[in-house]
Formats: sequence, C-alpha cells, structure tokens
Amino acid sequence: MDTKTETSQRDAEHRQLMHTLDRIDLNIEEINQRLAAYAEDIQAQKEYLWTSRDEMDHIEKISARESIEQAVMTGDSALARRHKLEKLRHSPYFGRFDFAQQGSPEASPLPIYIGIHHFYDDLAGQSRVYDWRAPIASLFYDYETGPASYQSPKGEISGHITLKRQFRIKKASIELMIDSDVHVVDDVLQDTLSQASDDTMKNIVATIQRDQNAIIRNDEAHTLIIQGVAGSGKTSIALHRIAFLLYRFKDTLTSEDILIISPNQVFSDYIANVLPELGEETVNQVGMETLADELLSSQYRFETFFEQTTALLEKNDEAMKARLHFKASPEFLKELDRYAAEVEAKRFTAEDIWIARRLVPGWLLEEVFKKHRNLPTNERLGQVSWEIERKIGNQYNYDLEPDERKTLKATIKGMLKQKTLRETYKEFYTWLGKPELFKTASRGRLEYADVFPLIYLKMRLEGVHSRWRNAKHLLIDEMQDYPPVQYAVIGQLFRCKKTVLGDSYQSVNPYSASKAEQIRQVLRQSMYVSLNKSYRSSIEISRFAQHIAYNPDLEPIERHGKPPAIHRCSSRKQSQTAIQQLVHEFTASTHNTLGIVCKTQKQASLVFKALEGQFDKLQLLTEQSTAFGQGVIICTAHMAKGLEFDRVIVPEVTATHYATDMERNLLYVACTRAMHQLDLTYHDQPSHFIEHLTQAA
Ligand SMILES: Nc1ncnc2c1ncn2[C@@H]1O[C@H](COP(=O)(O)OP(=O)(O)OP(=O)(O)O)[C@@H](O)[C@H]1O
Repeated sequence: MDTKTETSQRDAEHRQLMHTLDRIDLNIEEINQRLAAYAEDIQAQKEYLWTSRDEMDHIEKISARESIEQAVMTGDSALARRHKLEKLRHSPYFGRFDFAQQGSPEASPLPIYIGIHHFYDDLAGQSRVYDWRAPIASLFYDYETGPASYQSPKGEISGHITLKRQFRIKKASIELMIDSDVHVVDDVLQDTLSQASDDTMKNIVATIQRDQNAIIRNDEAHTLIIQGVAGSGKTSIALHRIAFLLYRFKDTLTSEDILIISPNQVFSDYIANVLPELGEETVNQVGMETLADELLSSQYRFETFFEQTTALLEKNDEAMKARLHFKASPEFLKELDRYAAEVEAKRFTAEDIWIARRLVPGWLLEEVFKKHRNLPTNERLGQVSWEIERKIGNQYNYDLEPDERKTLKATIKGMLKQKTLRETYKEFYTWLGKPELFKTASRGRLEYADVFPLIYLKMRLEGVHSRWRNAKHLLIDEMQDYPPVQYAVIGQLFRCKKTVLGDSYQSVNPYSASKAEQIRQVLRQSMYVSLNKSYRSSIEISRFAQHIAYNPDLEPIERHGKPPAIHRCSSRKQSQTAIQQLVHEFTASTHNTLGIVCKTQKQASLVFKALEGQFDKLQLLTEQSTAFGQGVIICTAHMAKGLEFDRVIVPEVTATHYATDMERNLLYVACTRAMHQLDLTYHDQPSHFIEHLTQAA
C-alpha cells in the first residue's frame, strides 16, 4: 500500500470510528432518557401505592409491587447496557474484516467490526460491532485474506475475506492500525506482549491465536484437557472459553453454574478480573483444600498442599517421598477400589432375624443396607431400621411396640462392624501389607496425600455432600499437581463438563503429580489438546529456561529482550547487595512488577527482611495471602505458579539449593514467570542446572 492510499484509509477509518462513537453516544442518550422515564414511573407508582394503600386490597397491592419490581428490572437491564456502551466508548473494536458471502446479493464485501461487546444500534436497527464470541467473529481469528468459512447457527457459511485489519484504539483514538496482508509478523501481538505487566490477568480478545481460538470455541468436548507449555496462554484461554460458553449457551448456562478450582487465593484474585472485563459476572472459585474440608464435613484436620511441598523440600525424607509416590500411582487407586468393595461387602453381616415372632430374612436386610450406601453410617442404619419396620407393617400388618423397635435397631446395628472412617482408611494399609505407608503429619493431622484417598473411601462407603455439586462447568488449573485419586474424587463428584489445564513441566511436587494421559484414564470422555507456543517471556528468557528443563514441544515467540543475567557473588551478604541493586534498577524503570522468586518460604522471609523498609510497595506472599499488587513481590516458586512479572530475580541458585528434579522444576517455574527480564544470583557453587549458563549469560 502506498503512503497516499494508507493515509486515505486511515482517514476513512478515523471517520468510521467517529461515526461509531456518535452512534454509541446517541444510544447512550436514548438510554438515559429511558432511565429518567423509568425513574419517574417508579416514583409515581410508589407514590400511588402509598397514597392509595388504604383503598387497595391485598391482591392489588401485590400487583402494584410486582409492577414496580418489573420496572426496576427493566431499568437494571438498561443500566447494564449503558455500562457496556460506556466501555465500548473507549475502544469500540479491535478488528475489521471485509467478507463477501457466497451467494449473497450484496455487490461488495461487507465490513465487519469486532469488539469486546456487541453494539447493536437500537436507533438504526443495525449491528455496528460484533461481539468477539459471535459465530461470524471466528473468521477474524481463523483466517487471513482469501477464502474463508464459519459455522453459523444455520450451518456453514462460506465466502471470501478481502481485507483484514487490526486496531489498537485507546481513549477513542486509533493508536495502531495494521493490515494483515502488509505485515506478516503479527505486530499487534508483538506490541501487546512487549507491554509492562499488570497485577491482574488481562483479556487477550484482540490477539487470540488460531489454535487458541479452536480451544475457546470447542463446545463439544465433555472434558477438555489442555496441556500447554509455560506461558502458552492456558489460563487466559480457559477463562475466555468460559466467557465463550456463557455467550454460546446463554439460555442454559449462567456464571453461577461455573466453578473454578484454583490453587490458591492469590491466583484466584489474579484471574478474577478477566471475566468481568469480558462483560460476564465473576464466577465461583474454591480451593482444593476448602473443597476437601467440605467433603470431609470438617471432621478431619489435615496439612495443606503447600505444607506438604515445604516438608518435602526442607526434610528430604525418602520415606515420605515413597508414601506420596505410591499414593499418586494408578495402582493405588485400583487397590483402594478393591479394598472399598471388600469393606462394603464384609462390613454388614446380615442374617435372618425374628422380631415379634415375625421373620425378617437376611437377604432383605442386605438389600436395604446396600441401597443406602450414600448415607453416613449412623443415618444409614437408622434408615434400614425404619424401612424394615415399614415392611413388617405392610407384610404382617403389624406395628412394632417401642421395645420391639429398640430390639430391631440394636440387632441391625450389631450386624455392622462399626469403625470410624479414619480407622477403616488406616486399616487399608495393613490390608495392603504396607502399614508403614500411613503416617500422620505434625499435630496428628492427616498428611495431605491421605486427604483425597480418605474422601474417596468416604464416597464409596458413606457418600459426601457438597454445595458445589450442581456446577455445570468445572475448570481446574495446574492439573499436573493433582494425583489420579484426586481426579477420581472430582470425576465422581462433578459429572458436568470440565476444562482441565496445566503443564507437566511445572509440577511443584513431582512425587504426587499427574500427566495428561493419567488424567484421561480417570476422567473418561475427555479430549486432549496441546498449546506449544510460549507468549509470556522474551525469546532470551525462554531459551534460558529451556536449558534448565528442556521441553521439546516449546516454541518461543520471537520477541527480543535483555539476556538473562547470572550474578556471581562472593557471599550471601553480597548476594543481598546484588538483589538490592536490582530492585533499585527496577524502581527506576517503567516496569510495574518485580517477582523475587525463592525456593522456600524461609528463604523468601529472609529476603523480605533484608529489603524491608528500603523500598515502597514491597510484599511478601505467604500461604495466607489473598492478593498481590504492583511493586516488588517476594514469594516461593510454589506461590508464583500461574503468575507473571515484568522482571524476576531468583536468589541463591546454588548447588545446594537447586540439585534435585523437584528443585529443577521449581527453578523452571521461577524463571518462566519473567516477561522481560530475568536475574539469578548465587554464591559459592552454582547449581548444576545453570553451571553451563554462567559463561553464556
Ligand atoms: N494470544 C495472545 N495474545 C496476547 N497475549 C497472550 C496471548 N496468549 C497468551 N498471552 C499472554 O501470555 C502470558 C501467559 O498467559 P497465561 O498465564 O494464560 O499462560 P499459561 O499457559 O497459563 O502460563 P503458565 O502455565 O506458565 O502459568 C500472559 O501475559 C498472556 O496475556
């Protein structure tokens, strides 16, 4: 395109933008008028209700109140629409394509503008901007210029895209306009990725990539398992997918129906903004441990996943690793199943009994007992007695006397080998011939690795209750951190559709991890997809991380930045000075977030103490933290999972700190949190994971 044509197209787009903004303003004005009319109407109705209350009968009052409520609801939906239009006013769209539909009578291709929300111009009766989730919008993500087709509710529509254009519009002005046939490399994506981070996750509607779009719009898979390399956009995609499903199934699916199982509160807060930004309400989020506590009716105290990881790192306890490893194996689940079946079969020894000289056959008792396997033991026994009493009534036309009822209850109770769930679970290990595999954590609490097996057993023997059970779509992030037994519980509890995502290279606890293949064996009817392009980090950082844990599938995006630096220090003290210096550099930069990502919480606390008082906006993340803001964030790699920072410092990458496979994973997670700059420090001997990099970096 020559400069003259470009200028004239820019001018045309500028006029189009101004026109769209005018139309938005007119629609906002019209809504304002309607809102004023509603307000007056509501006021008038209220006054009428008040002044005429003595003359109105009950029915009339109800009807007047209903009419007021109806008016308020109409007003609310007008307000919601105004809110969307006001948002669109800043940036009504981010893309355009011109589409000539096959067989259409239109002489020239139709320009279609795509934005974060739909803008239907009520006054003109015309769609001016299409929601990014509309069927036609998939053309924007799936094609460049040339032949193209999409699935509309009426079937496949084919045609030709004659122009594709991307915009960045801010404060109602076009900052960037790029035609895709002119720029082969996606400049808008590059531009987006090079920007400084936020303390919350951003939406990516303007630059969703083709493979990502396919995942977002997949509305068929019952369970979609996404294995994606670090920074491939898994979490973003999963949230956009939820927004898409809410749009696609708006009549049957609401935000109330969605449940996210998230790794911790900081992560929950980090992602909480994405759906509201996309025009949807926030959805429910629950942590694995909160869910576990609910399923165990708060009857058992247990250590947390974070504590378990910390114990593994700090104690290097081989027996503990063996326990965790076994409990994360598919064989374990099979054995637990066998055991549960045996317990269930043997725990109730039904035999013929005589009550009030009437026979109750053993087979009947057994049948009724089996039928109520979903009740807690005491309730179940009560239910069996009650049903047998009713059957005696029907069969023999006889009502039991109180003392006969008491005898019946006691006899049925005597048939059950009564044990607590915990005892039954503990005996599983004796049954296996491996009693050493059951060990309690500090203060008599259950080890985290025992929590879900216990819940599983409870489900088999007694049943569980959960307020989340009716969720219609479940999203699980960091799938690699949950062993098969955890999926078995989730699979039985939630029969709904699921999106499960993670990266096997980012397991913070390799002794109780799952790969996608193992998850698929537990969660049947699943579909597997992978995302291999990594968007978060500059290519220099991605390559550096690849040297720590090589993932052959990872394809870094070609965005350049400063090469990572390894700072060799003579002592721990000097390492602290180097970190201080790097923090000073950060505070003088245009970047917003710096993560100092440590191996353990103890180390993180020490780094925090060393920097405390010297810098504003310094925050130590702990297991109890609920959010993080801009500035300097000090945390463990475990806590940093799923988060990202403009810059990352990994302190003390020494031979003693980072030696095992687990520590390699943590180092990998820490390094892949960096978007633009990465610094590592060490003293004495560098970790052998970076030894070969100390020269190059
Ligand atoms: N299509 C895209 N357009 C713009 N940015 C993108 C795109 N895809 C991913 N990103 C950016 O890449 C970064 C990583 O995304 P996200 O956190 O969703 O990835 P992830 O796969 O869940 O990462 P990890 O597993 O490493 O935590 C984010 O900054 C996100 O905005």
